[in-house]
Amino acid sequence: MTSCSETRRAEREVRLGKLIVPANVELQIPNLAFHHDAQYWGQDVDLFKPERFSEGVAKATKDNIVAFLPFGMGPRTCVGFNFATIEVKIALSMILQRYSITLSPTYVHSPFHFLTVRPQHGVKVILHRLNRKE
Ligand code: HEM
Repeated sequence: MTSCSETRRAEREVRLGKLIVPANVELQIPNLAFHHDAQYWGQDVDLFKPERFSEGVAKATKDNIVAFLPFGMGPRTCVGFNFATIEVKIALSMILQRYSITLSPTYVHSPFHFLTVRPQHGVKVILHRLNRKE
């Protein structure tokens, strides 16, 4: 279950910083918005820069644990977190052992928001088989 925001309902009146949230009020926590907040990520926030995470999430977020919540947080955090992360790592490492990847000249850069940020026309790539002994 991937989402662009988490929902939480206040069981009782709580104070959140300067805000008083009355009981039963539902809060939408827009992780897609703060994942794109230059205050946390810098002016190049909209660039695809996976190397931001090369030294781990804590370094990328300057130890701000709520700046990056792709799987939510707290008791209702995503139950598929470990499964999804390991699955992607295994799939990518299997592909990268066999192929190198370059972007197709027909790729059109057009990120758009639909639940998550995604490439509007897909990501067309060219796979180059690596010479390796099985
Ligand atoms: C990249 C993959 C995934 C992402 C980004 C993702 C993200 C999320 C997020 C943001 C939430 C809400 C957490 C919260 O409210 O704090 C959630 C909940 C949940 N996810 Fe995922 N998810 C992923 C994959 C999976 C997979 C593979 C499974 C099942 C095998 C799964 C099962 C669930 C379930 C059952 C919940 C509800 C947990 C609850 O309400 O207690 N998710 N996920």
